[in-house]
Amino acid sequence: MEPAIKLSHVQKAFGAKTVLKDVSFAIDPGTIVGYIGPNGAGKSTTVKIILGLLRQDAGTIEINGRPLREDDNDYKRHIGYVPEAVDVFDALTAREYLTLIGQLYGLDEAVAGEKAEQLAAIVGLAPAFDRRITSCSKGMRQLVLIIASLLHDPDILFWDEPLNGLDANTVLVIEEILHELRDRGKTIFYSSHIMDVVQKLSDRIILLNDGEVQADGPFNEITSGADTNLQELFNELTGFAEHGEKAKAFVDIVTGGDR
Ligand SMILES: Nc1ncnc2c1ncn2[C@@H]1O[C@H](COP(=O)(O)OP(=O)(O)OP(=O)(O)O)[C@@H](O)[C@H]1O
Repeated sequence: MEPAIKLSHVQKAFGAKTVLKDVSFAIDPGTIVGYIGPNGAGKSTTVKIILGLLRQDAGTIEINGRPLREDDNDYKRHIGYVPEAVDVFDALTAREYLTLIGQLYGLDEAVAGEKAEQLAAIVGLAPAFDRRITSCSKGMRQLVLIIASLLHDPDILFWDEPLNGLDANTVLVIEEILHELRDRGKTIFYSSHIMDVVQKLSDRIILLNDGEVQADGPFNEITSGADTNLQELFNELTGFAEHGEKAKAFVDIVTGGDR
């Protein structure tokens, strides 16, 4: 079986700053991967390179066994993407936006609209479906983005903070949807800073630190079965132990001095 996503020795620098030093991993279809790392580690840069929004300086990327070339846009039909923040479609209603996205992916207008409406009804978005997105709550907007990423039934999903702004009930539904998609052979590659969600949701965790893969495997493997959680492991691997002192110094400045 070809890996759904394969990166081999990918490097990227912005000017003098090397952001990805030598990133390699291969992900089998039907896997949920949590891609984690400190702010600025290079997670979004990796995803943008895979999506063809940025060009790597060195290394290769394969999607479903096919090496990506600069002029190749075909593979994007197999990909669904939830960006972290999008503001461009505020003037449209959810129905208009989703129908448009469906059409861009080659669906017939009526089919796209109907599919979007059915999906929206299941996740509780029906009351907002014909409202302008600008009047939607943060969670509703996130649901619109999630539906938009799935309309064309992609094989591979890239989701950035997929549960952003969703209430606890909706989180459960989306988690189940992700598991269901995975069980049907879809590959989900997502970034999040919420470690308990990553620990719970991921079949495999890839920790990027300072442009390098520092840990890669199922939670139990990367913790070697130790009695810890992902938050603690993250703090340990990324060398961060001084949160208490930082918080105290910060609040000392806010309040004008020590207690
Ligand atoms: N277009 C750009 N030009 C210059 N530097 C950039 C550009 N895009 C990203 N960077 C830098 O590359 C580094 C990695 O950024 P990236 O957005 O990939 O990090 P990240 O791991 O996704 O972080 P976060 O968790 O904060 O979203 C950062 O230092 C960022 O400032």
